[in-house]
Amino acid sequence: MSRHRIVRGMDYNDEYDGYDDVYGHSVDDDCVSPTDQQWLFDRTRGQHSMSAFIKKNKNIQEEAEDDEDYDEEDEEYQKARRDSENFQMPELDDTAQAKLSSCVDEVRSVVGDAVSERRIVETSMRFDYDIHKILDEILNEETNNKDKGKRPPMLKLNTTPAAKTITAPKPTPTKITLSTVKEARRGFDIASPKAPASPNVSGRNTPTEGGDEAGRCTNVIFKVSKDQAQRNTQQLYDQERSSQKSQIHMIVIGHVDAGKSTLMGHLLYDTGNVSQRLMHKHEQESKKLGKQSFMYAWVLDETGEERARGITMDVGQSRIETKTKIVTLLDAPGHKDFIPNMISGATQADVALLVVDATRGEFESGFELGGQTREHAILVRSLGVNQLGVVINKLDTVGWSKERFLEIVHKLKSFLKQAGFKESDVSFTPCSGLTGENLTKSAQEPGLKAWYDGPHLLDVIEHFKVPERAVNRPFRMSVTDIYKGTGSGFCISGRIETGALCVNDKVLVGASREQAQVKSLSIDDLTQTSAFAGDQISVTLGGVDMNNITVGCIIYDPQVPIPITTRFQCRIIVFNVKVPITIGYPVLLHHQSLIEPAVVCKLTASIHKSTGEVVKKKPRCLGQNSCALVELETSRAICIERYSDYKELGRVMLRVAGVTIAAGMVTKIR
Ligand SMILES: Nc1nc2c(ncn2[C@@H]2O[C@H](COP(=O)(O)OP(=O)(O)OP(=O)(O)O)[C@@H](O)[C@H]2O)c(=O)[nH]1
Repeated sequence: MSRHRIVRGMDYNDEYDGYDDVYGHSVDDDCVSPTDQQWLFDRTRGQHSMSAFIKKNKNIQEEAEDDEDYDEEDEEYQKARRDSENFQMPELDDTAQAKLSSCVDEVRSVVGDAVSERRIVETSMRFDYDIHKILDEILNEETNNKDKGKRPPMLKLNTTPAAKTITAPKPTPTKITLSTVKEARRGFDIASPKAPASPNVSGRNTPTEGGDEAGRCTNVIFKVSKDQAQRNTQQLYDQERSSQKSQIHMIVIGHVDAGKSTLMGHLLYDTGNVSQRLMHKHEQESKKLGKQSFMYAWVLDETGEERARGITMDVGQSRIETKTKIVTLLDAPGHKDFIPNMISGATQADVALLVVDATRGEFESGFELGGQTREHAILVRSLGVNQLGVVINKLDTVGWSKERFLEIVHKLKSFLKQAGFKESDVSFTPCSGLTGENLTKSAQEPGLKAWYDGPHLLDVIEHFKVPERAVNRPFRMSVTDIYKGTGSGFCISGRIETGALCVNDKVLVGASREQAQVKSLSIDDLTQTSAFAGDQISVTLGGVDMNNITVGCIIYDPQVPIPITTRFQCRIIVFNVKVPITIGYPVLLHHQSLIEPAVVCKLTASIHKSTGEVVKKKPRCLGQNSCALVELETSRAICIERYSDYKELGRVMLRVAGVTIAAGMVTKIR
């Protein structure tokens, strides 16, 4: 309740500092039953102060203070409390006594218990019971205290004994303790693998209890087969994959119309992955619609809407083989409306191709005028991609100009360095996706050949380093698609982030921790018996209701379940914010393929971008380009890992109104 508040000079940022555990709750409302008179503060019963009241009711349990942030405030509060307890009312005649009581009541109705009885009485007498002067004096003093950096004691209102009279011996059914509120708000502790109450949980396979300090299930019995429990995944991986080409996922990003789909379509055609017959069909059909220039883009833009609008809307997927690699191509949409799809694709990528349009004016609008070139590059870097091939495309439109190529390289080089890419991990390749110049063969065009003898695009892809796969870690996979398969069960698809999965394995599903069984699995439509970290797979699941799985849901190893929480701390870097981030700031949290509403519920500290040192504790707001530790709270429980434990599952993006405002790494799970 806000009844007892100093309204003048109140700073709402301070007001909510450290208030996060009960954020959004009125503790007064929740904690005391209005019928339970014994527990109500009543001055007519000689309880001069709330502390006096508390003293008389020793059996009231106070909640243990668990937030170190309160120490300083606690001391101030205790001082005020002692002041009230030790205070003896002065001897006054009846008229003065009546005036004084009236003043005390009046002041209390404004400032509540934040100011000691002694101060109110002394001020009342000093100003001859003039209520306006008394209030002026007390309120000004409060404001001055605050200005001097002292937190006014009233800010403790939410944790004063009044608010803590919450575990009274005669609880009414409606009574909720502060600690209960905290429990409810906190969701699931990392140490507790207990399943949250989800409306979707059928309960059939839901485990019940257990968990060690690291949030790992210890005493929960999830029955898995002996084969699954004792499997040596690294050995299995070496056996099955050592003779095969390594796999890599490459996302193609860039501003809308930079030529990404055309480039990939042409590359697929030139590498023999698209038949001449199919290409001829695309050519004829696109010609009929007057969109012949999109014929290569149609290889990946398969839907009618994408073709009619001439833009990519969802991530198109295909694959090519180089001498040493199998490369999964993820063609991302460039339009800003489809950035969520692009993020979902980028979470699956190992490396990226950034395509820019060399046409005069086009590069500038994609790069300098709020286009997606910058945003895409920052996003993929924030999502863990560190190798980048920059394709300077449509060079045919500028007569294969070396100067234009170098101008763009120069501009991008410094930006990409700032975005966190190492110079040695970035390459620049001149191309034309439409004419096919420098895609799979060295430069043929005289205008280009005259000054360029570097690698063609396929060479660049061939030389990407294959990231190490976390094969011998517990199994984790984020669901990117769900569909009804043939036969019993249903199918999910996604990329295995860590570990391995075999047919007949038991897995747990999302925050409900329901158990399911792998009926079959396939990679690129080929049935397999096992799959490993880095593989993009389709799985038929049995033993679980299809309605209990959603896109973004994590499927994981029952022996080492993933932490489930509604609240966690992140280290974020803020990009573009029109309104500074404050406590209560609503965001859309992107975690792998999951998009979930969340709220910034605590600004723990501003930190130095490169050293990570704390610059300011509890900042009031976060502006553009700042770096900070913040706490986020989601409305529903989600599966998440700390970045230090599983970097694949410890990254998040924050978006507001279609704009990416921050990227973060999970540092603590509450
Ligand atoms: N002149 C020229 N035009 C090109 C080249 N590459 C693509 N285009 C044209 O640019 C237009 C857009 O090409 P897309 O491949 O659809 O571009 P995109 O980047 O995939 O577009 P979104 O996915 O919607 O962002 C089409 O008209 C293409 O024909 C090129 O190298 N030279």
